[in-house]
Amino acid sequence: MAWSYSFAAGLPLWLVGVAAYNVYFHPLAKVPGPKLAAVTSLYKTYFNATDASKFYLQIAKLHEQFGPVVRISPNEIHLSDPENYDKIYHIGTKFSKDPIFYGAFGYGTAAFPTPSNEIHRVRRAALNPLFSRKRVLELENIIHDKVEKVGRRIGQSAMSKTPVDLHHACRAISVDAITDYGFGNCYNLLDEEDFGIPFFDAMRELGPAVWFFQQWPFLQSLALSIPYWLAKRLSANLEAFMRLQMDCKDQILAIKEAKDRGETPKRVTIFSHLMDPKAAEGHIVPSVDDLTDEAFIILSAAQDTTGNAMTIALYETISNPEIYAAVVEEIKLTFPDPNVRLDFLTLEKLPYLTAVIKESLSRLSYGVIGRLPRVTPSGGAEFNGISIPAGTVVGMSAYMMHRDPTIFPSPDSFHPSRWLEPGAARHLEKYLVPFSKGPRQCVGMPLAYSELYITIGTLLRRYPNLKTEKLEGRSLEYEDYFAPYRPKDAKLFSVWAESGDL
Ligand code: HEM
Repeated sequence: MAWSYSFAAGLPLWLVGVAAYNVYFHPLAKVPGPKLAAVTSLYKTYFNATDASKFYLQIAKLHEQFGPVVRISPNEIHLSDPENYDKIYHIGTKFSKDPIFYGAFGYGTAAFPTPSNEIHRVRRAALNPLFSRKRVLELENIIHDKVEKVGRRIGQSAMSKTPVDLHHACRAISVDAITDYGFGNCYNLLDEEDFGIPFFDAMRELGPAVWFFQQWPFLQSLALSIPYWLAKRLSANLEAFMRLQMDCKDQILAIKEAKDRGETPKRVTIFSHLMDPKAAEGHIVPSVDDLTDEAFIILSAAQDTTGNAMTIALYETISNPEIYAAVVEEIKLTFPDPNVRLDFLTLEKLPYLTAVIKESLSRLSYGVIGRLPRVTPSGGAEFNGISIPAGTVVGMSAYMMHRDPTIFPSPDSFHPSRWLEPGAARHLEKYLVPFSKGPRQCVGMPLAYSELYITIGTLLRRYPNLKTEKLEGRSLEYEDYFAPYRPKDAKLFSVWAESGDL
């Protein structure tokens, strides 16, 4: 028993010792920030757990109080000065992904969470050809087919006088496009009456867990070992989430079995490609479980990011008559017939539509709203005159970049016109980072642009007089689950056409 008394007496002393070291003697001791954040990483988890995953807002407040370099955890700093972005996120960077932060998304052999840049390079090389601009142009019809379904639903809304939930419709376009693209087996959420809300609720279920997995990684192993029968009893959403994962695995198995039977797929999909040992130099065909992880990550990465950007672009345009009229006028001049397919290559040349898309990506949708933490390489680094040692985790976010009023004045307002003057646009482009930059930049960027142009162009050309209700307060807030989500009780963005408009 004596050892347990010594332990009980020693533990508080040890904790006080660690806290004192972190605050006064740690190599980051001189970096400004709240004392509590210097003492414990629970500071981050506290804000994510108690304030509906809004630590990103607390970080913004800390920058107002402490300046451009802030210590947000014993070994992590956050930067707000936009000039620092290119020092971390650039081709050839030595900064690597933080294994603790990204480990919460699972490791396996998926490209996204891989900490090492060298290993990532091989994994990414296998993915690149499937997401290239050439490939996206070849498969453009997949997106047109999805957007047509939403167009038809809006047409029906005029007859039935029922508004169409365009937020979930946009997210469903992304899911249906990527499952068609990736598996060759579309989820067809656009055919569901509610555009697949249970699917999105299940994906959201994983969100808050990620912050806990980062704080206590053993919880992740525990959660992953929960059998399906128990998940069913614990929560309907957890069950739905597990079913999603099982479905991803079934899709991968189906592709593998067809390959093993020697069948040639009608077209090469992401996963039939990844099962090919010649997919890239050094590529090792991942196991079925690892491919399932990759599938799940790609599915998660594709849906909210693109869905949010489309939602913002459509909401801000439809609720602002001047912007609406200007963009419709421009598209009409190029496509006088509203019923032809509006091709991506022509759409992306339209300056006002491009300005609307850049504005929706540059602010108000953000892509990934929170920080992208990287580990400082050997030799350390210096930011705004503050030196930090190798091994320090450092992060920046699109949220802070796109809301810097010295670059984007009135960051809460939607002003496509700021992108119209070529000189000004070139300057803004430097700070436009929804897809991040460097070797870990979004691989789905060409697909996302194609979805954005085709969806926004087609729906606005077809329906130049849609009506919507103004959204305010909580309905415009985001919760951070790596990708931003609207609060569960947010009022959704819905539109309706009037019969005279058809
Ligand atoms: C507007 C739409 C999108 C935005 C704003 C966006 C944003 C981002 C960002 C910021 C990253 C870097 C994350 C990090 O450094 O940790 C990323 C990575 C990634 N995104 Fe996207 N994304 C979008 C659409 C898509 C789509 C449609 C796909 C479809 C496949 C996709 C798949 C991925 C993947 C697989 C990665 C990991 C890439 C790697 O590590 O090599 N994203 N995305």
